[in-house]
Amino acid sequence: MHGFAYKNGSLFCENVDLQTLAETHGTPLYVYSANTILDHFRRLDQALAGIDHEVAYAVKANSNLSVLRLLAKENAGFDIVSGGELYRVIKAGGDPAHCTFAGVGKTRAEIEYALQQGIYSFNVESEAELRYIDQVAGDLGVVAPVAVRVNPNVDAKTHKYISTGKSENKFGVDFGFIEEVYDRASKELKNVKLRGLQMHIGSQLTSVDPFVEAVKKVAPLATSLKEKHGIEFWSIGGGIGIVYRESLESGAQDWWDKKADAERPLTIEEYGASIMPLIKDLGLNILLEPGRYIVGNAGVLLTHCLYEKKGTAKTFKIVDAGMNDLIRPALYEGHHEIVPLKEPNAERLKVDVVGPICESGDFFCQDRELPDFQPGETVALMSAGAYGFVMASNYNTRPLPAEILVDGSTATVVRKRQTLDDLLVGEL
Ligand SMILES: Cc1ncc(COP(=O)(O)O)c(C=O)c1O
Ligand SMILES: N[C@@H](CCCC[NH3+])C(=O)O
Repeated sequence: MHGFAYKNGSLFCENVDLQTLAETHGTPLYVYSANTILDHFRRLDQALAGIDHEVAYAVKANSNLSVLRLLAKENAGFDIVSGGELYRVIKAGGDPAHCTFAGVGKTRAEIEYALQQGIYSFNVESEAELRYIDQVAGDLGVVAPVAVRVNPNVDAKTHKYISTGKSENKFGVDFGFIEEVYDRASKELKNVKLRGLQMHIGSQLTSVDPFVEAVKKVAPLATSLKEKHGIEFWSIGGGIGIVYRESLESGAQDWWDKKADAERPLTIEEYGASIMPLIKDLGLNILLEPGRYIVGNAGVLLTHCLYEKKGTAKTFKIVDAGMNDLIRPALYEGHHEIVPLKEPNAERLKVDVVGPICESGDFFCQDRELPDFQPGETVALMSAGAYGFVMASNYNTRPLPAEILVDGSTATVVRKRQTLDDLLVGEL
C-alpha cells in the first residue's frame, strides 16, 4: 500500500490534503502515513507466517515516539543501536524483552542500561566486545544474552556507505573466525548466554540474490551453533530495499505490474518466497530487522519553493529545506522524487533543486527534468520516511522540522518544530 496520491488535483496523504498541512504547520515538514507503516509491517510479518519469527523494527530508520508506539501496539520487536534508542522504545511502550541491541561500539553505560532493562539479546560485533559484556554482566551479577554478528563476506550490491557484509566493512566477526569465538565464549565466559546468531549484509538491497547467497552460506553455521551451543534464534538482519524512483506513481500498484520483470524492484513476496525454504526447517526463531522497508515510502518531506534563479549553466529552484533536514542526496546521492502538491501537467523543465545551506552539496536533485513549479508553491520530497528526520541536524543553526502522523482523516503533530530558543538549549 502507498499512502500518497493525487485526489482532485491535490496531493493527499491518506485522506489529508498536504497543502493544508503545509499552510497550517509550515515547512519544511515531515508527514508520515500510519496505515502505510502498519501495512508494511503486517505484510512482512505475513511473509514469514508459519515459522517461529519476529519482525524487529530497526529503530534507527525513524525513531519518532509515535511511529514506535504504532509498531509496539502491533507487538513488534525492536532492533536498537544505542541506549537512547532503547529509552525511546520503552517510552513508546515497546517491550525490552523483544529488543536486540546492535552496533560495534556499545559503551559500559549502554550495556548496563540494557542489562537492567532485560533486553532479548546483545548482537555483538567483536570478541573484545563479547568479553567486555561478560565482565559488565559479572559486575552486575547477571547473565547477558548474546548473539555474535557474522560477517559473511557477501557483496550486497548497494551503495558503498551502506554495505556492511564484506570483510573490509567494520561490522561483525569474519565468517572464518566465528565458530571459534563461540567455542571460546562457551568455555571461558561465565556471564553470557549464547542465545543466537546475527547477520546484516547491507541496506537498500534491490535484488534478492545477495540475501539468498548470505542465508545459504550462513545456514550451516546456524545449525552447527544450535547443536553445539543451543542457540535459539538467528537474525538475518534488515536491508530490504524500496522503490525511490517513480515512488509516487508506484502508488498505483499497476506501475509495478507494468514493469518488465528485469527492472521490477524486490517485492516482499519475492523476498519471503526465496528466503523461506532456506530457513523454515532450521528449528530456530528467525528475526528480521527491517527499517527502510517499513517506513521509507510511508513518509514525505514538504518544502516550500522560495526563489528561482536562472544562470548561464543551470536553473535553480531554491527551497526552504536543506541537507540538514534530509541528507540522503548529499551523502549518498540518494534519489528522492520531487512532486508538486498541485498535480502538474506533462511539461518538464531541467532544474537543480537546492536548499539554503552554505554547501554546494546542498541539493535534492541536479539536472533533473521536473514538472515546473514556481516560488510560493510547495513540493514533496518523496520516500523520506526512513533515514530522513533521524539524520537531520541543526547545521547552519536551523531549527529541526516538525513531524506529522496521518491516520485516515486525522493529522497529528507528533513532533513540534524547534524554536530559536530550542536551538540554544544546553549551551552555557
Ligand atoms: C544491524 C542492522 N540491522 C538493521 C538495519 C536496518 O536496515 P534497513 O533499514 O536497510 O532495513 C541496519 C541498517 O542498515 C543495521 O545496521
Ligand atoms: N542512512 C542510510 C542507511 C543506513 C543504514 C543503517 N545501517 C540511508 O539513508 O540510506
